[in-house]
Amino acid sequence: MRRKLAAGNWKMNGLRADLAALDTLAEQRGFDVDVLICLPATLIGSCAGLPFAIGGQDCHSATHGAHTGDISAAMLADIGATHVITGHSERRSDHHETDAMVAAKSRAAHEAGLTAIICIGETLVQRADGSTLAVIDAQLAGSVPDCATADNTVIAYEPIWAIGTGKVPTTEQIAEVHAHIRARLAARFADGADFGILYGGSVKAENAAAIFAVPHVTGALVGGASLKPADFTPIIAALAAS
Ligand SMILES: O=C(CO)COP(=O)(O)O
Repeated sequence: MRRKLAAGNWKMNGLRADLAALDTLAEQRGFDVDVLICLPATLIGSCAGLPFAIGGQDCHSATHGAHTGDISAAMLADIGATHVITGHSERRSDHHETDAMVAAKSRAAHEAGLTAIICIGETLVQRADGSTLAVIDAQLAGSVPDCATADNTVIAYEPIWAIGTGKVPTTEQIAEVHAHIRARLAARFADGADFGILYGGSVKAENAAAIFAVPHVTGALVGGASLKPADFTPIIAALAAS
């Protein structure tokens, strides 16, 4: 099993002045889990020397070229990132990213030496009509490239209806999806039993311990609660204690 991973996703938040929060987070560390902060690309280069990993939030599928405004995986690696989020639901919806595009971005991440955190998850409508596991199957099949291994890929299950809403699935619902993802990975990849599988969506200090007790949950991808050390540190501590 991979080491546990507490990953923060700052989304489109943070100016250089806000990096002081990372120094505070660093002071409070000492937990035996991996900590990763996925920052806006503008801030990644300013984070050398901090005692945790830094990641991007997206990359282009091409290595270089005429793609105004985009960033390649190699560029992220060049400024010190070790991870990149691919297929976040906000990019799937805001930028019409398809599973095939997510797979191509994840492959580009691997080729640049980055770990891809590939996001999947159902909408509330899909949850309500009983198609959650079918959606997960389609996203896993379409978004996770064949070159994925437990060393270069982490799956993040983020139910879209739980992101930024304060609504969290029951632990039974998380358990069902995580066990399903584990089984699908084990069937497809030689080291599928070893992939990290994160949960994301309204993770807070108050619910973290219950979520981390769910089988096959190896960590969290945390949005809003990763912005302040006072909110993120207890989540890291809960993961370390799980
Ligand atoms: O989208 C998320 C992380 O990628 C989750 O965001 P929140 O933790 O703010 O719900």
